[in-house]
Amino acid sequence: MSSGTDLLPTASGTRIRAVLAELARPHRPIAVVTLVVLVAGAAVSLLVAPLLGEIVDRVAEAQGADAVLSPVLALAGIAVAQGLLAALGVALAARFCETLLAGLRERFVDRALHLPQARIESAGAGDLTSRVTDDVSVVSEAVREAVPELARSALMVALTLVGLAVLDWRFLLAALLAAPVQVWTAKAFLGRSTPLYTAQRIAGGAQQQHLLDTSAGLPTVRAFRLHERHASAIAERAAEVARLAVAVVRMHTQLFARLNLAEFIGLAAVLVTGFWLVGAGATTIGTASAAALYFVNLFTPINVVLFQLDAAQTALAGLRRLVGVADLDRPQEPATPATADGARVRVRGLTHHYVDGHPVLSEVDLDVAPGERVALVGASGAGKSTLAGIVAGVHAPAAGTVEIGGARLDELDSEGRRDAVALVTQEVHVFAGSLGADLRLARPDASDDDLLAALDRVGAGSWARALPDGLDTVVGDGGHRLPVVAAQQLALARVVLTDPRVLVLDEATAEAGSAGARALEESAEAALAGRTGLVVAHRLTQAATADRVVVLDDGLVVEQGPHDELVAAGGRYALLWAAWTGARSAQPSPSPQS
Ligand SMILES: Nc1ncnc2c1ncn2[C@@H]1O[C@H](COP(=O)(O)OP(=O)(O)OP(=O)(O)O)[C@@H](O)[C@H]1O
Repeated sequence: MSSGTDLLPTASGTRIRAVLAELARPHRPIAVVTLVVLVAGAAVSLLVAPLLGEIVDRVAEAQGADAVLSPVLALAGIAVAQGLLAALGVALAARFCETLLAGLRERFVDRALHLPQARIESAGAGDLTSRVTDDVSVVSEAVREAVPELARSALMVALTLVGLAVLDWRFLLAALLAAPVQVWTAKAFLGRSTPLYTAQRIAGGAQQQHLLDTSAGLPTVRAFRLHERHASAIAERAAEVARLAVAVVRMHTQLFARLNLAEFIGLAAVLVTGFWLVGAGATTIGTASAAALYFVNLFTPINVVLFQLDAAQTALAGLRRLVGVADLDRPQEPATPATADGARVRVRGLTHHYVDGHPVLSEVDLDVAPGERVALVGASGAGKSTLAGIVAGVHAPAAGTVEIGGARLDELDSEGRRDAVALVTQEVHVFAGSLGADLRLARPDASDDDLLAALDRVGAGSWARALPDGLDTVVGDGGHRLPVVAAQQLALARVVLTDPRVLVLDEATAEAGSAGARALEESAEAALAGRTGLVVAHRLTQAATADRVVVLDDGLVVEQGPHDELVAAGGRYALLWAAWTGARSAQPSPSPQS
């Protein structure tokens, strides 16, 4: 099994930019419109300060009330325009980002589905799952809120600085005196906030888990008089949660104190510059007021940038992990794919290991004639499932070849492979949706009659017709729950619809009770009819009815031949058969390997 240390890749900043640029290319028009609206919104809001300055000048020059009417009306118009443009800009930015994210998710799923199973296992399935769940939700949240706000506020800051420079370059210089304190504040905050928030989340989760454990295990706690130990463990965790909450509040207080200091320095510098310039006759009181207002207007967007940078930083970590997978190369289809002709299976020199130095299959050769039914038997861990998975193309072998109909499996394209071989294991999945849609995954153009015929063939027609809405009945998660036997029959009906030449069954009948197992054996027989079959036989009745039995032991083929011959030969298979039949007479449905 996996050690979980060989995690899936994470992307560098350059790759993230490249992948996002590629995904954004088809949506360039909406990106341009978004940028124009955001810039227009920010630019319109910049008109407020000079207009207020104008009012100040007119009042200072003691012009009448009529003189200020036009700037006041203009201010009202600007307020409306600014509100509309800001709302439209943020909505457009969110839509653009959502489109990008949807593209990224599609690409991620595509690459994840093409990852070799061994690669997923070596990373640990949790790595992929957490990327699809946690990372996607963190990035989606940022895309919905942080990114549009961040873009708008960053634009506001940039344009306001330009506005200050347009009023007088000395105002800009004065305002920039606040920058070092702001940069220092941002660095200190971003360095501390992410680890602190993470620790807070972990501590909260641990506290909740402990509370749940204690309440679920209350009888045990009482029985062993563990009250005090549990209470003190909960108190410890609660204290940790409280300590972290205080630390977060302290961090925020410090942040605001430093930001206030920066605001004080900047505003003081702009006002002093204003006094000096007005005194020197270089500017008017109105312009100096506009400069001060510009600077005050910077407070909010700078705070937004700081807070959203924090969210954006967390989202970036998620994005690295999403793009890491989305940026993987898609397995290439062979340039000139081989064509399988017939249903003969030929395995040569097959060697496989999951962990270096621990071979699971060693130099296995196997021939299965077209239409022949071969049962794979052997003790637990002998390598049966591994061999079945490799013949079905699920695992790539470390060495050796598998040919179907004279074509090497790795030289067939995906369609060729689908026509050549299918695998049904006990872990069948009923996809959420209608029964018909679930079956059409195997053959999208199948008519309802085709679907019913496939279900009839595997003995599932009667229950399928009895469903409340027949083929339209919603099955899977949240729908009509299918029992194990029905779910397996559904998988076998999909095989009938795909119609591969070779069918590999791995424990397809092992999970059902004995009556269910018999029904499934019949379904499996029906699905196997007319195909070459390789069946991992946990129930040796399946081996007894096969054309040939292949016995695996520790990754080696140690015996093969028809059931009767092997039983008569008194070798390895005869022992397994004796154990199976002996155990069956003692117990109704044992496993032969147990
Ligand atoms: N994904 C994996 N990672 C690491 N080792 C594995 C993996 N799958 C199987 N193995 C190991 O490979 C060996 C062969 O396993 P395999 O499942 O092929 O045997 P099997 O004959 O089908 O056994 P069973 O009847 O118990 O299913 C076993 O030792 C097993 O522990």
